[in-house]
Amino acid sequence: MNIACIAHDKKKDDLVQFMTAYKPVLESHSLFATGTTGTKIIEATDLSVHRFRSGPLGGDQQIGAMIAENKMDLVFFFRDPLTAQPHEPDINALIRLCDVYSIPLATNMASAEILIAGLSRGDLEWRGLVKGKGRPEFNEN
Ligand SMILES: O=C(CO)COP(=O)(O)O
Repeated sequence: MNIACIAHDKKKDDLVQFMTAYKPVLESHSLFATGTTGTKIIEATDLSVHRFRSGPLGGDQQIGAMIAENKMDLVFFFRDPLTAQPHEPDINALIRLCDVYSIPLATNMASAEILIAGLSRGDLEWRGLVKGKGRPEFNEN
């Protein structure tokens, strides 16, 4: 599975803790992250992570583009709901695309725990059937 990992600054420690705890599950998947989040995950876990641009510099949009192209299967996005972000439109766009395309999205640790449990037991195998294909349900390729 292709998995996106993103965290706002005050949530980065939480995400790193999560990635560390579930490294045995995550290391058999392809991991993607926004720039700073990716650096912190790599430093703490030594997991292989493809890093996009930093969120405020377009990283959220790069991950959104993968969702639109049906190439992202799962998103962990540990949001900070108490701090204004300069790139709020990009954040909303990414979350919106998850909803447009029914991509599983966890925006906090508690939801992430549920999704990773589902990932471990194969609940997301259906993504393998549709990934990389067009979006016939949207009448487009
Ligand atoms: O701002 C972000 C997501 O909206 C995260 O970006 P960084 O991982 O580069 O800090």
